[in-house]
Amino acid sequence: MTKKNINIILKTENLSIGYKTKREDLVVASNINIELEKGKLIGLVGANGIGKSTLLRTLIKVQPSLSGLIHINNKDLNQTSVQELAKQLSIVLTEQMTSKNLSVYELVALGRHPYTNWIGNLSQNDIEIINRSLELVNISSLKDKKCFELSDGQLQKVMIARALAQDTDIIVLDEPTTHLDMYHKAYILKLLQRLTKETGKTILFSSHEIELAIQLCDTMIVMTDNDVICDQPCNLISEGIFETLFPKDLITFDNSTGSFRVSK
Ligand SMILES: Nc1ncnc2c1ncn2[C@@H]1O[C@H](COP(=O)(O)OP(=O)(O)OP(=O)(O)O)[C@@H](O)[C@H]1O
Repeated sequence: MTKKNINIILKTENLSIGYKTKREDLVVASNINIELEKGKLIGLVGANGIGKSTLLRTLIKVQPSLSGLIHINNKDLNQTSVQELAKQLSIVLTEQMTSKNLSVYELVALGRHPYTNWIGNLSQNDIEIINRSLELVNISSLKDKKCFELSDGQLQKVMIARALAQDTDIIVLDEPTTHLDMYHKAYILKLLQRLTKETGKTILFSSHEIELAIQLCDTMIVMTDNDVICDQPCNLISEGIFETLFPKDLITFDNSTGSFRVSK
């Protein structure tokens, strides 16, 4: 009998992801079996075009899987309504800014949408959650600014606060460090790490910042040409997984430092 881990919040079984065309299925990755634990920071990495966004979009039910199962909180995703899912999972996409004319407070308040009535009236409880979300991300002082007045780094924090206000067990972010400088990439990932610890939420993000993810994540999902592997960064290093990520003619992975080196 297999051991059942009650801390598993998201699990896939023989998941196959990709795109259906009229003629055939374009399979991006198959046989994906991952288990994500509650309260962990999980980084999804892999080369350009390997299928990170496709996997994230499938996990958040924005696109259908080709086959296999996804369970969130032990419930089949196919049996979960969009309204139900919005209370379990929030999403931060890179290019999702609809209206930069909103103030920071108004944008974060949109996170309460799954809980408010059809006019969007905020209760005292909603207001407290919004203020707490602003505080957690250290942007209370920005709350009256318009979003078009913000830098990319500030805007990313606002989007994270909006996801926190949605008050879900899981937050999924697609490339949250895009457009940020080295300092702010580290800042945002460190912020995500702190949030998992302070809120107990599970945070899953995709990124090209493999070295930062190795240092900060509890778990990593690595997509290679042949496999999708989910494990602790130290185990992935000792199994030599990062060496298989890119062609070796240009860059190699140094196990001792956990970093990539360019061949000279
Ligand atoms: N709408 C689509 N229809 C058909 N194929 C697609 C579609 N979107 C992406 N693909 C293909 O699926 C594969 C995986 O793409 P995906 O965007 O998931 O990769 P990625 O790892 O997120 O890439 P990157 O790191 O460059 O953002 C690629 O071969 C891509 O061409």
